[in-house]
Amino acid sequence: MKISVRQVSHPDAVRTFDTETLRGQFLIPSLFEADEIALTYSHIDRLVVGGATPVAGPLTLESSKEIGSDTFLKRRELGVVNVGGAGRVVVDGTAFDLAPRDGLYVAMGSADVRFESADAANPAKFYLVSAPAHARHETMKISLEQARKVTLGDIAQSNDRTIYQMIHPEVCRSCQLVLGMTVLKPNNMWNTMPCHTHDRRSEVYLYFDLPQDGRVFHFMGEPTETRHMVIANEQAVLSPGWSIHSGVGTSNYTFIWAMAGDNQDFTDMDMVPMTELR
Ligand SMILES: O=C(O)C(=O)C[C@H](O)C(=O)CO
Ligand SMILES: [Zn+2]
Repeated sequence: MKISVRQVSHPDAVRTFDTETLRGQFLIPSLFEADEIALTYSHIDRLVVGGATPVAGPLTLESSKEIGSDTFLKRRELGVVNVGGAGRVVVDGTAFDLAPRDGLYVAMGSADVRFESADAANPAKFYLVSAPAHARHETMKISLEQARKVTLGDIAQSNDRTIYQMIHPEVCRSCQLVLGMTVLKPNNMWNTMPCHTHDRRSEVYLYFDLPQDGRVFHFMGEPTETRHMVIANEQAVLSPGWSIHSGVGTSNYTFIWAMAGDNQDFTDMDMVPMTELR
């Protein structure tokens, strides 16, 4: 297991960042490395973001100095979504089979978490997001059928999409984590425009289902100081509470959004009028 740390950036500093600095602070370029659990510990709401990609054998979630507890989930909760081939997550001896796109909420206090692939030729890719927790809510598998569905947008604005709310108070109880998947329909390229901020919560996006040479132009920054990053398939981007988070692809795509912070109210957004954007 490997873990790297990202400190927070003040919005005044971000105004001065060049492309490389911006990417170094906010882009997570590589999450799914064969036989590795690759994690990024971000100080925005202490979100830990990464991937587990078991190929030759199972992988075990270990703790580290950054986590500061003898087990990773002693004081944390974990969201998992499988964006690869079929796989299995074993939590304290209980097996959860995760088909592609299935999710799992893993309870605080779970001591032994293992990741396995059903077929090494088409390995599972477990996307992981963890936040600090203060209480135990039960481990639960969440399929897209069980998720709360919200349809938004229309083709005239190239943003016809379905939001699947998976770790959400109406679906699966958690302390801080709110997580789901947004699927854009073919010929629709825009997500989250009109855009918003929510200083009460930080967010992270994982973009996937893009062709190898497809890209998402992801917009971030204060509404009057927007910047963009060009993002490839299976890359993630951190979004502090003060930043917009929106993107347009060279084709349609899917993304997983996850949030933690002061509330779990998905609708608590400060919408940015289009006239304010710069
Ligand atoms: O398609 C969208 O719009 C989203 O998925 C928005 C994110 O879920 C979000 O930003 C929630 O705060
Ligand atoms: Zn948001």
